[in-house]
Amino acid sequence: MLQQDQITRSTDYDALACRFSCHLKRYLQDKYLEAIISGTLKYQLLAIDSEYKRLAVRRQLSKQFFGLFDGSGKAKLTSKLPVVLKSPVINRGTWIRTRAIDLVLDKWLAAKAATPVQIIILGCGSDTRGMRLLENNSNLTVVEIDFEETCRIKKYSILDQQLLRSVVGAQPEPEPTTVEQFNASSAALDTPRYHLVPLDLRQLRSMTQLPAVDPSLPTLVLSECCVCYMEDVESDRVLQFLRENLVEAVLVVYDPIGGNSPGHYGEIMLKNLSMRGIQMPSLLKYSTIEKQHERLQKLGFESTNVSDLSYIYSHWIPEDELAAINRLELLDELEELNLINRHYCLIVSSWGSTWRLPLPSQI
Ligand SMILES: C[S@@+](CC[C@H](N)C(=O)[O-])C[C@H]1O[C@@H](n2cnc3c(N)ncnc32)[C@H](O)[C@@H]1O
Repeated sequence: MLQQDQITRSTDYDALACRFSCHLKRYLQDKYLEAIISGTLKYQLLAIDSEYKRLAVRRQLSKQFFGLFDGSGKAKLTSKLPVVLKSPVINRGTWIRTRAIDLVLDKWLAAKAATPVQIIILGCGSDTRGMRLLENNSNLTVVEIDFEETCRIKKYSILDQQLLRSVVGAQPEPEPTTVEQFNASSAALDTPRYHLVPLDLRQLRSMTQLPAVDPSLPTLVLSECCVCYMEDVESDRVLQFLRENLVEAVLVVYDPIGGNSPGHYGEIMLKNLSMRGIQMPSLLKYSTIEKQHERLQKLGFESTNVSDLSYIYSHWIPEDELAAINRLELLDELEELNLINRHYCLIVSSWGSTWRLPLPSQI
C-alpha cells in the first residue's frame, strides 16, 4: 500500500478517538464502540510486520486511546486508567456531525420502513454506525467499503466479539495468529445483511466489484469524511458512477470546506494536515456550500441540498436537545465552535424517487 494511502487510512483513528471522547462524555451512546476500539487496537498491531513500526504505531495509538491499553498490548477500558478526552469544542463538533447524519438517515429509513433497503458506507473505517442501523432496521442491508487493510482489521474486530458478531449476523472463524497469516487472510466479510468490501474506491469501475449491492433497491450512500481525501477527478468519478448505476438513491456527503475569506480557515487546515502528511485536494476547490452544490449539479445530481454545520446546529436540533447537550460540559469557545461548524458541510442529494430532504437547508 502506498504511504500516502496509509496516512489517509490513519485518519480513521482520529475519527474513532473523537467518537470515543463523545461517548465517554455522554454526547453519544454507542454500545458497540468499546468493542470495536478494542479489536481495532489489537488487530492494527497484529497487522504490523516489524517490531520497530509496531512500537511507533503503538505510541501513536496510545496517545489517542491512552487508558485503553493494558501491559500486554490488549485494549480494554478500565476505570483506573486515565483516558484522553477531547476539548469541549471538538466534542460538540463530533456530536453535531454524527447527529446531523443520523437525522437524515433516520428520516430516510422511516420513509422506507416498508420495503427492503440498503445503505452503502464509503470509507467506513472503524465506524459502528452500520451496526446501530442494522440493530434498529430489520429491512436494511449494510455494505461498508474501505481499503483492504482497514477492512481486515474491522472484520477481525467484529469476529472477535460476540456483541459485534451477533449484530452483523457473522459466525466465529479461526483467527490468524501470525502477522503473515493475518495479512494474507481475506479482508471481506459477508453475511445475509452485512457486507464489508475491501476496495480502493478510486478503482471502482463496475458494479461487478460490488456484488453485494442490488442497484435496483432503494439505496442511501454515505460518505462521512471520505471523498475529501481523493483527487477531484477521482471523487467525481466515484460519485458519478454511483449516480449512474443506482436506480433510486440518496447521497449523503459530510466534508470539510475551506471557506473563501483571505488567510482563510482552509489554508490553516491544509497546513495542519500537511504537517501530518495528509492531503485533502478538494478543500480549497470546493470551498463553499455554493461550490459544492455547483459541483454536484455538474455531475448530474439535480436535486441537491447543501448546508454548513453551523446552520444545521441552529436549524435541525430541537431546543430541549440542545439544552441537554449544553449541560454535558461547559463550552466557552462558542465563536470557535461556530467557525469550525461553518467549515463543514452536509450534502444530501436524491434521485429516482420522490424522497426529498424533509429538513431546512441553506441551498
Ligand atoms: C476520516 S476517516 C472517516 C471514517 C468514517 N467514515 C468516520 O467518519 O468515522 C476516512 C476513511 O476513508 C477511507 N478512505 C479514504 N480514501 C479511500 C479510498 N480511496 N478507498 C476506500 N476508503 C478510503 C479511509 O481509509 C478512512 O477509513
